[in-house]
Amino acid sequence: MNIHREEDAMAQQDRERLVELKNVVVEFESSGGTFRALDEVDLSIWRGDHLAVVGESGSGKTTLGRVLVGLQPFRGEFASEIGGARSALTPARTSRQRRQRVPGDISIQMVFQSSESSLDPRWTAVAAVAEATARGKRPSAAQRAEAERYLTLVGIPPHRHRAKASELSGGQRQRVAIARALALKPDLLICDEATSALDVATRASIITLLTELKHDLGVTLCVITHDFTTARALSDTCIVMKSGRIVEQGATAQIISNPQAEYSQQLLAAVPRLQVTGPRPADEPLMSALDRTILTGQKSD
Ligand SMILES: Nc1ncnc2c1ncn2[C@@H]1O[C@H](COP(=O)(O)OP(=O)(O)OP(=O)(O)O)[C@@H](O)[C@H]1O
Repeated sequence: MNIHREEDAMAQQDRERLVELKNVVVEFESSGGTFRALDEVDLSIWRGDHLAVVGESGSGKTTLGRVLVGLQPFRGEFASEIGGARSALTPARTSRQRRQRVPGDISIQMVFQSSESSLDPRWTAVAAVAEATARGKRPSAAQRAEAERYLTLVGIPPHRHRAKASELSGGQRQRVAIARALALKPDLLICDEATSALDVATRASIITLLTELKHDLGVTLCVITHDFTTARALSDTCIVMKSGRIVEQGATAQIISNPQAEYSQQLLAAVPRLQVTGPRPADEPLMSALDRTILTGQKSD
């Protein structure tokens, strides 16, 4: 654990440590006994970080995201720091408090894999975004206008702002979910497999959008993903999780080029396209070509 840390420590000087987890444990009870989904996780996220959480299915990535956003009870320490004021985020403090924009308190938003569950299909795109800032009240004209600005920012054209969520494509719904999260001006935006349910072209366009947002808006981003392709495209730093534990962390490019933990090596070995450097063979599936484009910066033909 904690490999490639020295240069990270240098880069973190003078930045705000938004969240700090120490010894965080999540356990689930089942008929077979107690299952530990997070096992003594230590993690800091600094303002401006673009962090990826990578691991196989079941490694605890979503559970970690749910702890961060306040949806998952846990044991251990979780502190946030805003404007120099440090406060403990106990499991008892409501997720609503953390997910809303309360002055002086940290705001953490999460975009999930499927926008089906987070967007009411009967709402229009603009209502879905304005509702987030209106906190249950009727949105004001100013809140609706701001919602429209966020929708335009994420690439929803004005003529679609009044379309119902059920009338939008999967990619457009994910854009609305991202606009809704951004409208609350979060200190930290978590995207949990936000592109995995999308087709290859839409997935690439959402990755491009997130890349632009992290640069243009200076969003602190935590991307939860099972694949290094997305991690490489969206993150500078990376943690690799296995069985609820962090087995490696450091600069994403360094982990991809020189993984230290055996598990990271296995994960990367399962991605043969990482080694591909030449032009796409005619029979290579488009998905591999896209992944190669993102990983190597080469244009697909
Ligand atoms: N509410 C729950 N009750 C019991 N077990 C759970 C619960 N939530 C998660 N788990 C278990 O905890 C482990 C970690 O789950 P988690 O969803 O965090 O993994 P993940 O890495 O995000 O996987 P995936 O990529 O498939 O979503 C899994 O074995 C999962 O079955």
